[in-house]
Amino acid sequence: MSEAIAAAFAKCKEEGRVAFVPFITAGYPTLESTPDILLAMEAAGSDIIEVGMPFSDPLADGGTIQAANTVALRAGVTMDKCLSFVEAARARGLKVPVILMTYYNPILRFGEERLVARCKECGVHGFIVVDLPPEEGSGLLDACKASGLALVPLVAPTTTPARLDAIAKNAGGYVYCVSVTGVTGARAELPADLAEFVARVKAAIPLPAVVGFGLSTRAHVASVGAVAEGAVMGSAIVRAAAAGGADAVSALIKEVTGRSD
Ligand SMILES: O=P(O)(O)OC[C@@H](O)[C@@H](O)c1c[nH]c2ccccc12
Repeated sequence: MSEAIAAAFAKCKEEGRVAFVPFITAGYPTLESTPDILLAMEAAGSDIIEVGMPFSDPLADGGTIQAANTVALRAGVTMDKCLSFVEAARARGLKVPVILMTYYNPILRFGEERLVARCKECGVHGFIVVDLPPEEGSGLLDACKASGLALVPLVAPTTTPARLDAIAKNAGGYVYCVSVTGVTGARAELPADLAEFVARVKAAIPLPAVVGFGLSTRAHVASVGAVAEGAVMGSAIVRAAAAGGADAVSALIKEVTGRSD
């Protein structure tokens, strides 16, 4: 299934554009809204979608996504429900690869093997596990490898060359370059040394590089497109979803990708 991720990047390359990768917290702004939002994301021109399974202690998240986690958990999102939202969107025709983004605790509780099996049924192509360092991740990695799912690593500007090399050995799908040493959340400017950071990552890890943290505008997406294969947008999408549901998410994606019909 990680071939679907490679195919998504190949298509973008052919079309000469950066892959657009939106993020939404499952069950936000309402429990029923996620399948509609996923389908709206695809229709508006997204290439890969990150679905966040909310967690009570989201240590890498800023205020916007923290608040979305709280609302979604209060509404009753569970891992089962999160996966069933993706399954429902697939049944309604969703084609683009989906990555499940979460912290390790919900995975541990659900069970690694069981999660991987269920992800295959629901059409989830891989994972980003924010607080699972590679040293601790062999169980999930083995389960992913056996099923063809990708374990997408996160790297930051502070990641050392030795660590980049170690991460390269088991990385799958793409490498998520965290643009800042901070938490998620829309920011006015991208860091000045982004190009240098991404070049260093690409030299060490032979996968498409995707940049996230802080992007909220068309100019941000275009600047990332000059140095990397993909651009993630999370907090700005979550805010749009809160303000106007799937329609507002669709309008924002059309605006920032310049892919309006
Ligand atoms: O919200 P931002 O600044 O646009 O960043 C993307 C981000 O939301 C998404 O990829 C994400 C949500 N939660 C995370 C936790 C860690 C790393 C990444 C994430």
